[in-house]
Amino acid sequence: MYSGKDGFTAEELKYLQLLSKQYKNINSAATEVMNLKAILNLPKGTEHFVSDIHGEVESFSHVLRNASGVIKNQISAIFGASLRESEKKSLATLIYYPEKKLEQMAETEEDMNDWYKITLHRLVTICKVVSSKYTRSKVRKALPKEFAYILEELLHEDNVSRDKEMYYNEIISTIIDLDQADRFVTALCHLIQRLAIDTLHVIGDIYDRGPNAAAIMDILEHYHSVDIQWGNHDIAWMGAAAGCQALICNVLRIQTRYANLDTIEEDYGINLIPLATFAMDCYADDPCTQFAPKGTEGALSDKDFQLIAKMHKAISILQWKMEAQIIKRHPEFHMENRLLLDKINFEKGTINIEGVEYEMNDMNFPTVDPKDPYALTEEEQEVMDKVKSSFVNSEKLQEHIRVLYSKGAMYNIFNSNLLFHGGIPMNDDGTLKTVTFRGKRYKGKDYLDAVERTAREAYFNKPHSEAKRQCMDIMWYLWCGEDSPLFGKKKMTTFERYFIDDKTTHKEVSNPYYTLRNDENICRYVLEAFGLDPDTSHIVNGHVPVKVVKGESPIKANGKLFVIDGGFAKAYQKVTGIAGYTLIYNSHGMVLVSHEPFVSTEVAIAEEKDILSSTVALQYTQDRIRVRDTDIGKKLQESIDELEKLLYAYQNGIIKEQ
Ligand SMILES: O=P(O)(O)OC[C@H]1O[C@](O)(COP(=O)(O)O)[C@@H](O)[C@@H]1O
Ligand SMILES: [Mn+2]
Repeated sequence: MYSGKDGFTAEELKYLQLLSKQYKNINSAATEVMNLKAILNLPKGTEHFVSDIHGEVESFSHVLRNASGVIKNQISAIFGASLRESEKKSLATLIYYPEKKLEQMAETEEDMNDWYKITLHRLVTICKVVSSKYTRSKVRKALPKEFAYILEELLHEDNVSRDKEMYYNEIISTIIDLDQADRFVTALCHLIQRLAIDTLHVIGDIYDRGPNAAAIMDILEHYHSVDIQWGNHDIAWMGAAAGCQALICNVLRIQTRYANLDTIEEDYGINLIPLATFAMDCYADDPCTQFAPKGTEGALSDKDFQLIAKMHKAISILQWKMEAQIIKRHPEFHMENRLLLDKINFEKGTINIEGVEYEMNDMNFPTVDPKDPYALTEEEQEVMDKVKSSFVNSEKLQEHIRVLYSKGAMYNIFNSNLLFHGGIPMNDDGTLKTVTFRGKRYKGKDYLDAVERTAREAYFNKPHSEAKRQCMDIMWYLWCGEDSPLFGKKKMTTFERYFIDDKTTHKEVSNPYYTLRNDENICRYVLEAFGLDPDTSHIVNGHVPVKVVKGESPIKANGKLFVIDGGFAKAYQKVTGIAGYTLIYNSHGMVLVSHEPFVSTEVAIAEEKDILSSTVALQYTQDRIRVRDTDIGKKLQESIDELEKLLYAYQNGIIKEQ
């Protein structure tokens, strides 16, 4: 309680006068203090961390539904040995997929009314437990409108008196009698999913490789509480949506590489006919072998397969041409070593890269003039103009990109954890690297802040302005530049991966950060550079797949850093050996969860699978972590301090009640 011993400064008094407009008298200020203090004592909400989703909406949606095991654990904790394992599994599957599970039950269950009664009781019990972490007002806001009143009655029903029990049973019977049970069960299941996770953190790379990034963005757009740390693939899409042509080409190249044209054409309504007609014409007799789409086994007709390969090659060549324009405009990027079309020896069929001559595996370049290799042909220019116009005018794409901007950032500090996708540029000696960016020198946090402002300018600055164009060029740098915190490798060897068989040329050397971060002291230093307490904080990264098959661990630096890119992307599951990591941070501590490959939603329901292969407790506390220990708690405590001053001012005649 405020003692008033030092008196108030003029500024404090001014602030208290303002506060007294909101809390007009002693009673209202005191009530608010009591409410806030009650919140401080609630257990900390559960945070859920995911990363590198790469378009895999089904696995992602499954992980959201089962809250990485949180729901299953609640069921076990609540029902323990009073339910069979199979019943617990069924209940869990119902909560994850209520609509589909209800259909299945209707076909197999003989006494549906009895089943509804038992199930509704069980669901209400779970709902009571998961909502007990929140204030009534927060739970009220989460309730589905149509059942809000009944749900509130049921949730706050304590069953102590006989009358109440009757009342409770009556509500449930009425729901069943009125044929509302399916709707009610579904609403309860969604509510449990919703309350199981307080906040979701997405550590980047929502886009590319997998088939359904747009559906993931739809989910994120409507999720109750989410923050996103941009990945290099997200930045590429953001730059493309802003109108950066080199990034439009990159995005289209990757979509054709993984045969994900539905995202472009159907979800975003981008017209690919100009590219398709151009590619068919230009590469009519070229099998475009190096450009065969990946992961399509049996899914494409021969004709489509051929067409996509041709489009893939056409857009790749266009990409290198557009990139050359940026590289030449920006000597400060130091990316001249990525100018490769002019290093091809068209007579010998070789290429000279950094003094070494390599055999090219494909020499059909009908649009490349050896004398002026980066010039666009008339047709290429036309394709470029048309696809650019489609990108900047796609309403749905622009809507999703705005979500990335409003919910996203370069990094996030949340409850003492530092979240970012890639790395912080460092020198070999473990110090933060000073980077010259837009003419100024930055390192660490300041560098990331400057990068973030630029990423926002690229999209929001005045159309056609020079500043916007500069920033769009930088977006391309952020996608693949050496000092990009999102990429962080010496070079992106895309050209070499297509045209040179010699794998030594494919190597992409990472910034020292990616090895230095194994060292606890380095992580402590980075955390301090972001103003965090190294004793209690952690770093969470994505971006680099953890090679579990080779014995690599996602837990680094003595538990100071976690890398949770476990391979949602199917194409990377061979490398990682699992199907993704997620992290849960609840009031008991942090838990790392690894996931088995997700076959399909149908199988998940039919086999009632959770797809969690193992959980590793990272840090468990004896005492539950309360809201008071979190960032929100600190803010609430500040409000309490202010209100206590106001109370003192009222009680001591300094401010009068209104
Ligand atoms: O395996 P793909 O799809 O060909 O992509 C390889 C490219 O992706 C990158 O790894 C970047 O993507 P990530 O951010 O997912 O790692 C490049 O460094 C590399 O050249
Ligand atoms: Mn990445």
